Amino acid sequence: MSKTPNILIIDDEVEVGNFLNHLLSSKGYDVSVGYSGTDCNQLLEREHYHLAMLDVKLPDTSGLSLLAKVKAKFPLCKTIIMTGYSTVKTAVEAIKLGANDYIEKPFDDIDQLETLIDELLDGTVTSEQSTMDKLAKDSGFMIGESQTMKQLVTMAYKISKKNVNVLIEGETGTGKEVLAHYIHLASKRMEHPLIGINCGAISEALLESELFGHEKGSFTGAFKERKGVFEIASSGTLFLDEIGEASLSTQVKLLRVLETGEFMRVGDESIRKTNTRIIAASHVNLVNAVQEKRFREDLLYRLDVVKLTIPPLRERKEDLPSLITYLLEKHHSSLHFSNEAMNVLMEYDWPGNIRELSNVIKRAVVLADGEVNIIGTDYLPEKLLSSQTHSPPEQLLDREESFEVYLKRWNQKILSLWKTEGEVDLSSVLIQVKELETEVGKAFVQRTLKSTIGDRKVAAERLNISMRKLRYLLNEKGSS
Ligand SMILES: Nc1ncnc2c1ncn2[C@@H]1O[C@H](COP(=O)(O)OP(=O)(O)OP(=O)(O)O)[C@@H](O)[C@H]1O
Repeated sequence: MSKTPNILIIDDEVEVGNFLNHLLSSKGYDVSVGYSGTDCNQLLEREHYHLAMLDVKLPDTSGLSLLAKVKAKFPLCKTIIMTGYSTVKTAVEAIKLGANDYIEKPFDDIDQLETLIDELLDGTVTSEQSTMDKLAKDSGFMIGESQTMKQLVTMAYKISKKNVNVLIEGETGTGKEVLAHYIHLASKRMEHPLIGINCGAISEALLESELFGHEKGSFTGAFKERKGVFEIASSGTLFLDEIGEASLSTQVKLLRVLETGEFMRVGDESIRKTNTRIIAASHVNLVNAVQEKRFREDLLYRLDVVKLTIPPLRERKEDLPSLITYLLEKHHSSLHFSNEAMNVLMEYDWPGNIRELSNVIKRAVVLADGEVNIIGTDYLPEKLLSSQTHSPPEQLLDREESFEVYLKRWNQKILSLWKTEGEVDLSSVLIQVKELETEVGKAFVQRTLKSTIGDRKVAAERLNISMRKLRYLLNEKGSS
């Protein structure tokens, strides 16, 4: 940049304006300071700015509306939103609206602030892109081609360095855990542990002991004292999977840690401190759970400072080809799919999302390896093919009907193999038997869920199985 960059600062706190003016002028930048929306409007008429630093909350307007004005007048102008703790959510919103970054006041790391400003003005954003790509590779997160995923990952990268909690929502198998791994690797906590806990998979008592630790003798089986993950991951990241399934009593304890950073081990009265960062995930919509009184509103407020929603695979089919290539490589295969097989993969709805895709690819690779170079439709599971055969009327078929079709076809296929006099590949038959088991389990669960209007607990009771088993049957865990 040949001309000295102009920086615009708008903040109603005079000291903030003075401080930044002093800091940035001494670095050789031209600085203009205003204290309100009116000042900002006037200054925007006078100069051409390269960087604008805008306070979120101003007496006569909001930083978000100033952001829109700055961007409309100077599309290339870089923008930083300045926020206090109570307005971090708005600052995150500003990033979604195109702000380059946000900083929290009071500024506790001036070096970092200077680096951010220098980098934005130098245009070193391209190196940021390559860092983002490298991190995605290292964490096993395939971004894909869709704009939604690109924006989601950019957002995840930007907030990874901040000390804010993150909530990741998305259907089962969409990659919430992999995204949490990505955020941890991109954060300043990467040298410290990332620990994951599934809040729905264990009993309330065990979950509390896992989270907070326990003292010797605090319950039957507590033979010695044990640290909980809030202690172990104190400098790292805690991934709380299926947070919506934590009991209301555990939610109260979690809220306390989030508000104060304090907790107590089970069976101990002494207060301990933690500095862990929480990334929570849920496949259910927590806003609905709050309305249904199953989830505390105040806890949700603390958790979703940044909310990242991963769209289901069926809504971003343009990502399928790169995901398929990635997963073939992951399963060490140099095979590829025939055009016909690709069409089937593209047509299918992927209710189990990337986990299901990964399983289908793994299965095809195992079956096709050593037999063919190009994977044809024969190596795809029946459910994908039957969903094709019946489309478009498939959309009209409800799940129960398609399950009956599936059963009939499965039966016919095995009977015809049985009647074959020639060689039979028994391993492949047995894989199909396993698949049948999965489909039968899933069909019963889905039918029951329909009658309980989605209430998993009641459905599990009616089927006489545990919640864990129910999730397993829905292919939500343990099958990848
Ligand atoms: N973007 C992605 N790139 C590569 N692999 C992915 C991606 N997303 C998901 N996967 C793979 O899909 C499987 C499921 O991912 P993950 O466990 O992160 O999903 P999830 O949303 O946390 O699921 P659940 O809600 O059931 O816990 C894993 O094997 C993971 O490696």
